[in-house]
Amino acid sequence: MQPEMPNVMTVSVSHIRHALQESYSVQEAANLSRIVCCEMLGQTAVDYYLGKDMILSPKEMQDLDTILARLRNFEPIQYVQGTARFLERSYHVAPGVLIPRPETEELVEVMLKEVPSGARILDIGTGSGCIAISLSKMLPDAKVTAWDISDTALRIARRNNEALQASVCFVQRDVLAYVPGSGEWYDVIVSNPPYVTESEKQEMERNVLDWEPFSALFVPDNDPLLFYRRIAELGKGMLASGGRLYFEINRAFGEATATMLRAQGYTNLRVLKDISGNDRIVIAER
Ligand SMILES: C[S@@+](CC[C@H](N)C(=O)[O-])C[C@H]1O[C@@H](n2cnc3c(N)ncnc32)[C@H](O)[C@@H]1O
Repeated sequence: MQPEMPNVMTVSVSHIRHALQESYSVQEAANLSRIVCCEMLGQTAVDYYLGKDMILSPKEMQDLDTILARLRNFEPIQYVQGTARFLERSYHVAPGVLIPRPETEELVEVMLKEVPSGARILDIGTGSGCIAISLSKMLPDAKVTAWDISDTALRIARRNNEALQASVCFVQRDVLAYVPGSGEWYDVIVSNPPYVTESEKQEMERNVLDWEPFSALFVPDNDPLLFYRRIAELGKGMLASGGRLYFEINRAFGEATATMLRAQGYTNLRVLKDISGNDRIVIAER
Protein backbone atom coordinates (compact mmCIF):
# COMPACT_ATOMS: atom_id res chain seq x y z
CA MET A 1 0.00 0.00 0.00
CA GLN A 2 1.28 3.48 -0.89
CA PRO A 3 1.96 5.84 2.04
CA GLU A 4 -0.66 8.56 2.28
CA MET A 5 0.43 11.84 0.63
CA PRO A 6 -1.62 14.76 1.89
CA ASN A 7 -2.43 17.71 -0.37
CA VAL A 8 -1.40 16.11 -3.65
CA MET A 9 -3.54 15.55 -6.71
CA THR A 10 -3.20 13.16 -9.60
CA VAL A 11 -3.48 14.49 -13.12
CA SER A 12 -3.62 12.35 -16.22
CA VAL A 13 -1.74 13.13 -19.41
CA SER A 14 -4.97 12.70 -21.35
CA HIS A 15 -6.64 15.42 -19.23
CA ILE A 16 -3.89 17.83 -20.36
CA ARG A 17 -4.11 16.71 -23.99
CA HIS A 18 -7.87 17.08 -24.07
CA ALA A 19 -7.72 20.52 -22.46
CA LEU A 20 -5.34 21.62 -25.24
CA GLN A 21 -7.41 20.05 -28.00
CA GLU A 22 -10.01 22.76 -27.38
CA SER A 23 -7.60 25.16 -29.11
CA TYR A 24 -5.12 23.01 -31.07
CA SER A 25 -5.10 20.11 -33.54
CA VAL A 26 -4.63 16.61 -32.11
CA GLN A 27 -0.96 16.61 -33.19
CA GLU A 28 -0.22 20.09 -31.81
CA ALA A 29 -1.99 19.25 -28.53
CA ALA A 30 0.10 16.08 -28.24
CA ASN A 31 3.35 17.99 -28.84
CA LEU A 32 2.42 20.70 -26.34
CA SER A 33 1.28 18.25 -23.67
CA ARG A 34 4.63 16.39 -23.93
CA ILE A 35 6.49 19.69 -23.37
CA VAL A 36 4.20 20.65 -20.47
CA CYS A 37 4.50 17.25 -18.76
CA CYS A 38 8.18 16.47 -19.41
CA GLU A 39 9.88 19.87 -19.65
CA MET A 40 7.73 21.92 -17.29
CA LEU A 41 6.33 19.49 -14.72
CA GLY A 42 9.25 17.05 -14.60
CA GLN A 43 7.55 13.85 -15.77
CA THR A 44 9.99 11.37 -17.31
CA ALA A 45 9.58 10.63 -21.02
CA VAL A 46 9.00 6.94 -20.22
CA ASP A 47 6.18 7.72 -17.77
CA TYR A 48 4.72 10.19 -20.25
CA TYR A 49 4.61 7.69 -23.10
CA LEU A 50 3.25 5.00 -20.75
CA GLY A 51 0.45 7.47 -19.98
CA LYS A 52 1.17 7.42 -16.23
CA ASP A 53 -0.66 9.92 -14.05
CA MET A 54 1.35 12.74 -12.48
CA ILE A 55 1.19 13.49 -8.78
CA LEU A 56 1.20 17.26 -8.31
CA SER A 57 1.36 19.51 -5.26
CA PRO A 58 -1.24 22.29 -4.93
CA LYS A 59 1.38 24.78 -6.18
CA GLU A 60 2.18 22.60 -9.22
CA MET A 61 -1.55 22.19 -9.85
CA GLN A 62 -1.94 25.97 -9.84
CA ASP A 63 1.05 26.31 -12.21
CA LEU A 64 -0.51 23.76 -14.55
CA ASP A 65 -3.80 25.68 -14.63
CA THR A 66 -1.89 28.86 -15.52
CA ILE A 67 0.13 27.09 -18.23
CA LEU A 68 -3.01 25.62 -19.82
CA ALA A 69 -4.85 28.96 -19.70
CA ARG A 70 -1.91 30.70 -21.41
CA LEU A 71 -1.64 28.02 -24.09
CA ARG A 72 -5.40 28.05 -24.71
CA ASN A 73 -5.01 31.78 -25.29
CA PHE A 74 -2.54 30.93 -28.11
CA GLU A 75 0.51 32.26 -26.28
CA PRO A 76 3.59 30.64 -27.85
CA ILE A 77 4.99 27.79 -25.75
CA GLN A 78 8.41 29.52 -25.74
CA TYR A 79 6.92 32.54 -23.92
CA VAL A 80 5.10 30.25 -21.49
CA GLN A 81 8.35 28.38 -20.78
CA GLY A 82 10.39 31.60 -20.88
CA THR A 83 13.02 29.99 -23.09
CA ALA A 84 13.78 29.13 -26.73
CA ARG A 85 16.55 26.97 -28.14
CA PHE A 86 18.91 28.45 -30.72
CA LEU A 87 21.93 26.50 -31.96
CA GLU A 88 22.10 24.27 -28.87
CA ARG A 89 21.78 27.14 -26.42
CA SER A 90 18.83 28.20 -24.34
CA TYR A 91 17.75 31.87 -24.63
CA HIS A 92 15.38 33.68 -22.33
CA VAL A 93 12.40 35.02 -24.29
CA ALA A 94 9.26 36.91 -23.27
CA PRO A 95 6.52 38.93 -24.98
CA GLY A 96 8.22 41.92 -26.59
CA VAL A 97 11.05 39.94 -28.18
CA LEU A 98 10.97 37.76 -31.30
CA ILE A 99 11.25 34.03 -30.71
CA PRO A 100 14.38 32.87 -32.61
CA ARG A 101 13.59 30.80 -35.71
CA PRO A 102 15.33 27.79 -37.31
CA GLU A 103 15.93 29.79 -40.54
CA THR A 104 18.09 32.16 -38.50
CA GLU A 105 20.11 29.22 -37.20
CA GLU A 106 20.85 28.43 -40.85
CA LEU A 107 22.08 32.01 -41.40
CA VAL A 108 24.48 31.74 -38.45
CA GLU A 109 25.68 28.32 -39.63
CA VAL A 110 26.61 29.79 -43.02
CA MET A 111 28.45 32.65 -41.29
CA LEU A 112 30.39 30.30 -39.05
CA LYS A 113 31.85 28.65 -42.15
CA GLU A 114 32.89 31.97 -43.72
CA VAL A 115 33.61 34.65 -41.11
CA PRO A 116 37.19 34.74 -39.77
CA SER A 117 37.48 34.38 -35.99
CA GLY A 118 38.87 37.88 -35.29
CA ALA A 119 36.20 39.71 -37.31
CA ARG A 120 34.48 42.90 -36.16
CA ILE A 121 30.79 42.05 -36.44
CA LEU A 122 27.67 44.21 -36.18
CA ASP A 123 24.24 42.58 -35.70
CA ILE A 124 21.40 44.98 -36.56
CA GLY A 125 18.01 44.26 -34.93
CA THR A 126 19.40 41.79 -32.42
CA GLY A 127 16.14 40.85 -30.62
CA SER A 128 16.98 38.16 -28.04
CA GLY A 129 20.63 38.48 -29.08
CA CYS A 130 20.60 34.99 -30.60
CA ILE A 131 22.72 35.82 -33.68
CA ALA A 132 25.21 38.07 -31.92
CA ILE A 133 25.65 35.79 -28.90
CA SER A 134 26.06 32.66 -31.06
CA LEU A 135 28.77 34.38 -33.10
CA SER A 136 30.47 35.71 -29.99
CA LYS A 137 30.51 32.23 -28.43
CA MET A 138 31.57 30.35 -31.55
CA LEU A 139 34.07 32.89 -32.91
CA PRO A 140 35.74 33.68 -29.58
CA ASP A 141 38.15 36.30 -31.02
CA ALA A 142 35.40 38.19 -32.81
CA LYS A 143 34.37 41.61 -31.56
CA VAL A 144 30.57 41.62 -31.71
CA THR A 145 28.35 44.70 -31.40
CA ALA A 146 24.55 44.51 -31.59
CA TRP A 147 21.88 47.17 -32.08
CA ASP A 148 18.17 47.21 -31.46
CA ILE A 149 15.60 49.96 -31.17
CA SER A 150 13.56 48.14 -28.52
CA ASP A 151 14.13 48.52 -24.75
CA THR A 152 12.57 45.13 -24.06
CA ALA A 153 14.69 43.35 -26.67
CA LEU A 154 17.89 44.93 -25.35
CA ARG A 155 17.05 44.05 -21.73
CA ILE A 156 16.47 40.43 -22.72
CA ALA A 157 19.52 40.31 -25.00
CA ARG A 158 21.77 41.65 -22.21
CA ARG A 159 20.34 39.07 -19.80
CA ASN A 160 21.10 36.31 -22.35
CA ASN A 161 24.60 37.68 -22.92
CA GLU A 162 25.31 37.44 -19.20
CA ALA A 163 23.69 34.03 -18.68
CA LEU A 164 25.55 32.56 -21.64
CA GLN A 165 28.82 34.28 -20.71
CA ALA A 166 29.19 35.96 -24.09
CA SER A 167 30.81 39.32 -24.70
CA VAL A 168 28.53 41.21 -27.04
CA CYS A 169 28.32 44.98 -26.74
CA PHE A 170 24.64 46.03 -27.00
CA VAL A 171 23.62 49.52 -28.10
CA GLN A 172 20.17 51.06 -28.37
CA ARG A 173 19.97 52.44 -31.88
CA ASP A 174 17.38 53.11 -34.58
CA VAL A 175 19.04 51.92 -37.77
CA LEU A 176 16.65 53.95 -39.91
CA ALA A 177 17.71 57.21 -38.25
CA TYR A 178 21.35 56.54 -37.43
CA VAL A 179 24.09 58.66 -38.95
CA PRO A 180 27.44 56.85 -38.52
CA GLY A 181 30.37 58.61 -36.91
CA SER A 182 33.86 58.30 -38.34
CA GLY A 183 36.13 55.42 -37.38
CA GLU A 184 33.27 52.94 -36.89
CA TRP A 185 34.38 49.96 -38.98
CA TYR A 186 33.11 46.42 -39.25
CA ASP A 187 34.17 43.39 -41.29
CA VAL A 188 30.67 41.94 -41.24
CA ILE A 189 27.18 43.36 -40.82
CA VAL A 190 24.47 40.78 -40.23
CA SER A 191 20.77 41.45 -39.95
CA ASN A 192 17.49 39.63 -39.68
CA PRO A 193 15.36 42.77 -39.77
CA PRO A 194 11.56 43.06 -39.90
CA TYR A 195 10.61 41.65 -43.32
CA VAL A 196 7.01 40.42 -43.31
CA THR A 197 4.79 42.63 -45.47
CA GLU A 198 1.53 43.93 -44.02
CA SER A 199 -0.45 41.96 -46.63
CA GLU A 200 1.17 38.70 -45.45
CA LYS A 201 -0.51 39.12 -42.05
CA GLN A 202 -3.54 37.16 -43.22
CA GLU A 203 -1.43 34.01 -43.72
CA MET A 204 0.07 34.16 -40.22
CA GLU A 205 -0.84 31.97 -37.25
CA ARG A 206 -2.67 33.48 -34.28
CA ASN A 207 0.15 32.66 -31.87
CA VAL A 208 2.51 34.88 -33.93
CA LEU A 209 0.06 37.69 -34.73
CA ASP A 210 -1.44 37.98 -31.24
CA TRP A 211 1.80 37.66 -29.34
CA GLU A 212 5.03 38.51 -31.14
CA PRO A 213 6.04 42.20 -31.44
CA PHE A 214 4.76 43.92 -34.59
CA SER A 215 7.85 46.14 -34.68
CA ALA A 216 10.03 43.03 -35.03
CA LEU A 217 8.00 41.56 -37.87
CA PHE A 218 6.38 43.98 -40.27
CA VAL A 219 7.36 46.33 -43.07
CA PRO A 220 5.01 48.35 -45.27
CA ASP A 221 3.76 46.67 -48.45
CA ASN A 222 5.09 49.56 -50.51
CA ASP A 223 8.65 49.30 -49.14
CA PRO A 224 9.55 45.69 -48.28
CA LEU A 225 13.31 46.33 -48.63
CA LEU A 226 13.26 49.33 -46.25
CA PHE A 227 15.73 47.86 -43.74
CA TYR A 228 18.01 46.16 -46.29
CA ARG A 229 18.38 49.36 -48.32
CA ARG A 230 19.19 51.41 -45.21
CA ILE A 231 21.69 48.85 -43.91
CA ALA A 232 23.34 48.64 -47.35
CA GLU A 233 23.70 52.44 -47.36
CA LEU A 234 25.25 52.36 -43.88
CA GLY A 235 27.51 49.48 -44.96
CA LYS A 236 29.11 51.66 -47.62
CA GLY A 237 30.47 53.87 -44.84
CA MET A 238 30.97 51.25 -42.13
CA LEU A 239 32.21 48.07 -43.85
CA ALA A 240 35.93 47.62 -44.33
CA SER A 241 37.01 46.87 -47.91
CA GLY A 242 36.03 43.27 -48.71
CA GLY A 243 33.63 43.31 -45.76
CA ARG A 244 30.33 41.48 -46.10
CA LEU A 245 26.62 41.86 -45.50
CA TYR A 246 24.69 38.79 -44.35
CA PHE A 247 20.90 39.18 -44.51
CA GLU A 248 18.02 36.93 -43.63
CA ILE A 249 15.25 37.80 -46.09
CA ASN A 250 11.61 37.32 -46.94
CA ARG A 251 11.55 34.42 -49.42
CA ALA A 252 9.63 36.59 -51.91
CA PHE A 253 12.44 39.15 -52.24
CA GLY A 254 15.67 37.25 -52.93
CA GLU A 255 16.25 38.66 -56.42
CA ALA A 256 14.92 42.12 -55.51
CA THR A 257 17.35 42.34 -52.57
CA ALA A 258 20.28 41.19 -54.72
CA THR A 259 19.38 43.72 -57.43
CA MET A 260 19.15 46.56 -54.90
CA LEU A 261 22.57 45.61 -53.44
CA ARG A 262 24.18 45.38 -56.88
CA ALA A 263 22.81 48.84 -57.70
CA GLN A 264 24.46 50.15 -54.51
CA GLY A 265 27.84 48.82 -55.71
CA TYR A 266 28.06 45.55 -53.76
CA THR A 267 29.66 42.56 -55.51
CA ASN A 268 29.79 38.75 -55.27
CA LEU A 269 26.07 38.52 -54.57
CA ARG A 270 24.74 35.18 -53.40
CA VAL A 271 21.12 34.23 -52.70
CA LEU A 272 20.96 31.01 -50.64
CA LYS A 273 17.95 28.81 -50.00
CA ASP A 274 16.79 27.55 -46.61
CA ILE A 275 16.11 23.93 -45.75
CA SER A 276 12.60 24.26 -47.22
CA GLY A 277 13.98 25.43 -50.59
CA ASN A 278 13.00 29.10 -50.18
CA ASP A 279 15.31 32.05 -50.87
CA ARG A 280 16.32 33.01 -47.32
CA ILE A 281 19.86 34.40 -47.13
CA VAL A 282 21.55 37.11 -49.16
CA ILE A 283 25.29 37.71 -48.92
CA ALA A 284 27.10 40.62 -50.53
CA GLU A 285 30.63 41.99 -50.53
CA ARG A 286 31.70 45.62 -50.24
C1 LIG B 1 12.94 39.94 -37.05
S1 LIG B 1 13.47 40.55 -35.49
C2 LIG B 1 15.03 39.69 -35.38
C3 LIG B 1 15.48 39.44 -33.97
C4 LIG B 1 16.71 38.53 -33.86
N1 LIG B 1 17.85 39.09 -34.60
C5 LIG B 1 16.41 37.15 -34.38
O1 LIG B 1 16.91 36.79 -35.46
O2 LIG B 1 15.68 36.40 -33.71
C6 LIG B 1 13.90 42.20 -35.91
C7 LIG B 1 14.46 43.06 -34.78
O3 LIG B 1 14.72 44.37 -35.31
C8 LIG B 1 14.41 45.34 -34.34
N2 LIG B 1 14.11 46.62 -35.01
C9 LIG B 1 12.95 47.00 -35.60
N3 LIG B 1 13.07 48.25 -36.08
C10 LIG B 1 14.34 48.66 -35.79
C11 LIG B 1 15.06 49.87 -36.03
N4 LIG B 1 14.50 50.89 -36.68
N5 LIG B 1 16.35 49.94 -35.59
C12 LIG B 1 16.92 48.91 -34.94
N6 LIG B 1 16.28 47.74 -34.68
C13 LIG B 1 15.00 47.61 -35.11
C14 LIG B 1 13.21 44.76 -33.61
O4 LIG B 1 13.06 45.35 -32.32
C15 LIG B 1 13.56 43.27 -33.58
O5 LIG B 1 14.22 42.93 -32.40
